[in-house]
Parts: sequence; structure tokens; C-alpha cells
Amino acid sequence: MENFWQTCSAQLELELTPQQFSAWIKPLIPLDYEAGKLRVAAPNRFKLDWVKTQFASRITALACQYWEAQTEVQFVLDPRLAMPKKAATVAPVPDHNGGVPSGNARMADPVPSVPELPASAAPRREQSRINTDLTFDSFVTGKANQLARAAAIQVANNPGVSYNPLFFYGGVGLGKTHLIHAIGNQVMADQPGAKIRYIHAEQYVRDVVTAYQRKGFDDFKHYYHSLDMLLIDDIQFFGGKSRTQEEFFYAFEALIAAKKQIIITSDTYPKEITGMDDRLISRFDSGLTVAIEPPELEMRVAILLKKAKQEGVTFSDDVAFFVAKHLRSNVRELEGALRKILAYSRFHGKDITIDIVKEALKDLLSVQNRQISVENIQKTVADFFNIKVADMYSKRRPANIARPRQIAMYLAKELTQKSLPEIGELFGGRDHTTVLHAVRKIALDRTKNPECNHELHVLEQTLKG
Ligand SMILES: Nc1ncnc2c1ncn2[C@@H]1O[C@H](COP(=O)(O)OP(=O)(O)OP(=O)(O)O)[C@@H](O)[C@H]1O
Repeated sequence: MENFWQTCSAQLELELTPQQFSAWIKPLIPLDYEAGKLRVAAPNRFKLDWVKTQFASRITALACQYWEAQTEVQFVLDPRLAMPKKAATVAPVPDHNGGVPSGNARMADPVPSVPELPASAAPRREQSRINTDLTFDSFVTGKANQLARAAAIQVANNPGVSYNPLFFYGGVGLGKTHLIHAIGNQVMADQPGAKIRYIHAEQYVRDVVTAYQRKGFDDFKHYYHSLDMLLIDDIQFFGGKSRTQEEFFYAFEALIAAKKQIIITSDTYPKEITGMDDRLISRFDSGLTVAIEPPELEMRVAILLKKAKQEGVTFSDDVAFFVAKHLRSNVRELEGALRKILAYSRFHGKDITIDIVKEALKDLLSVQNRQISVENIQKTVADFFNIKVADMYSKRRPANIARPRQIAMYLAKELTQKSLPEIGELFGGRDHTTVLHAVRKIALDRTKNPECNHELHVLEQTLKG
């Protein structure tokens, strides 16, 4: 049933607008499947009615297709809503983005009751809100994040001693959250008794508000000041919130003085966080501040291959290269693309090829720049053969460079309107006869050598988008 729901959600994500998907489909919870009957829960009456009228038939069709049999889908109100509130007192474990995860926890009060935090009977790991999937093992390293990972490992091995605070910054979806959970997981494994807490900055702000409303600042302080390690995500959300910043300042001072580790993430460099108190900014910068950059091509390929493997799917290098070449912004986007590709190929019962990927990602790819320039060809071919772009213009002649250069010339002739002398000029001022020779050689090779034909095919598809 879990598999079906994953596939069904991914398919609906393809079909609906992001707003529709997150408003109506995401909150649904598959309950059980038995004898051709699937039960799906909605979190409230309003959503239940809307889903029944708008999406029931599509979900039923997908279920029938999935189980290849008549399937009845029953939409019900989440039975857990009927539970007494106390039953949901284990505060919802925020997902690694700080939101409240789907399922039962979604129904619980998203603001943990502050006085209950220290007294909770939940095991240490649960209290920590650390996501056990986000480990160093599942974290792919490349140039973009190797420094950050090294610092993270150092801190995980010596919490409170080496860099305190450790501050990661970088754009969205680049792995900051993943990395701090990885630290938390390692410390938790090494010191099971340690009192660790991951919290998203927005949740911390809500906790401050709750403490204020309930006059519970003593409990609040006691809880945060008594931690062994505090992981706080997306601290830019503190911007302009002076009461939160003040409370955090006290917690910060107390923890650092007690040599307890603090790890912070933000979308910008500390000094650039708007609306943040100067004394906090100077403290953020007092340990180690490390950037995480957008993943480079090789890393994007490695991430796709690893995540596909985790899903139990075979992804060829060519397909990974194609996707990685087109989706450059961040890892979350790559994960989204992978989900779409998997859902598409499962639904159509087809192997994952570049053509399938193009179909599955047609919306994403259509926004990419399709203009093919000689520079673009040179870069793509250089990346593909793992040589420097500069080798496209250089006079060097070893075969591992000369051949990719000839391939790039051939593609420039095939895919652009440039003349032979213009192409020669763009390849380091070469004569047009050199270009002609390259074009003929590769064209001939393509007809005789299936491997060469395949390489060219992948490159053409990559360039055309
Ligand atoms: N290097 C990596 N290796 C494997 N997975 C990664 C890597 N970097 C990011 N991810 C995955 O990409 C997704 C987004 O990463 P994450 O949530 O850590 O980003 P973030 O930098 O915290 O972004 P935001 O600021 O938007 O919260 C997660 O599912 C994470 O596991």
C-alpha cells in the first residue's frame, strides 16, 4: 500500500498544480488495503468532502491500474482525530525541513507544549527530532560540500571542542539540513545518553511565543540551556524577531560556556542575515563558518545514481548525465526529478531511458534554455569526456583530447548554423579544413562504430534538451 501511495502521489504531483497537490493530496494518509478496498484518510471534513468530489475518481483509476484489479477507494476522516488529545502528546517530530510530517503527527499540536519538553517520556532519539535517514553515509560529497562535510565530521567526532558554533550557509536544497542531522546521528550513536535537539528556527520562534503565552519561560530556558547539543536550522527566520533573538542569545551563551555544541544553518552568510542583532551575528561568526555550494555536474550525477540505487532502480550513467546536465540548481530539484521519472516509468511499465526522462520531465526541461551554442557544445562535450573546456581551444593533441574536440566540432556543424571557418575560429583559431576533417571523420565513425553513435546520441539529446 505504501508503494502504491508513493506512486499515486508522484503521479498526481505530475498532473496537478503544486498548490492543488499540496493542499489536497499531500495531507491524505493511506490507512489500509484489504481485499480490493483501500482506505484513505483526510485530516478534516472540509478536505474530505473536496477530495471525494474532485479527486476520488482519479485516485480510484490509479488504484485499479496499480493493482490491476477493481479497487474501491474509501475516503474517511482520519480516525486518529477521534483520539483524546493526550494520546498525541509526543510532540510531532519535525521533518528535516522543520515542518510537521505527514501521518499521525500531523494531527498533533505542532507547537510542543513547553513545560512538557523536559518531562517527556519519549526516548532520547525521539526527543532529539533527528531524522535517522540523514546520515554521513547517505550524503554524497563533491567539491561543493567537501569542506562542510569535513567540518561536520570533525565536530561529530569532538562535539563542543573543535568548532563552536559551527555555522553552515548556502542556498536552498543544498544539504545543510542533511549535514546537521548527520552530525546528530553520529553523536547520538556515539553517546546514546546525550541530550540532543534538532529544531527548525520557525519552530523555535513558535516555542518562544508559546512560552510567552503560557508564562513558561523558566521551563523553556531550563530545557534549552540543559541540552548537550543544539542543531538549529534556517536561522534567518529569526530576522526581525527580537524576543526570539534575545532568548536564543541566552541559550547560546549558556551552551557555549558549558562547551555544548551548537550547529546553525542559514541561507546566507551571518553578516548578511537581515534583522539580526549584531551581538548574535558576531557570535555566529566566532566558531567556524562554512559555505555549501551548488553541486557540480559530477556530484549531481553521483547523487542521482545513489538515490536511484536507494530506490532499487537501475539508472544508466547516460541517463544520470542527461538529467544532471539539465537540472543544475540543487539536490532537492534532482530528488523531485527522480521521483517523477520513477513514477512515470512505473506507470507506463517502461525502462528508464533518455526518451522516458524527457517525457517525464517535459515541464521542467521546457524551461531550460534550449539555444545551442558552440560554447555550450564545448562545455557539454568536455564534461562528458571529463576533460577541461580549455582543451577545446588548446593545441594539445593526445587522443583523449583530440577525439572529444573533433566530436565537439562535428556537433557544432550539425547543431548550429555556424560555418566551418566560424567553428574553426571558436576552436582556438583552427583552419576550416581541420574542422572539415573532424566532421567527416566523426560522421564516418558514427556509421561504423555503435559506441560512437551512442555517445553522439546522448550528447545530442543532452544538448537539445
Ligand atoms: N550531498 C548530498 N547527498 C545526498 N543527498 C543530499 C545531499 N545534499 C542534499 N541532499 C538531499 O536533498 C534534499 C534537500 O537537502 P536539505 O534539506 O538538507 O537542504 P537545505 O540546504 O537544508 O535546504 P533548505 O535551506 O531549503 O532547507 C534532502 O532530501 C537531502 O537529503
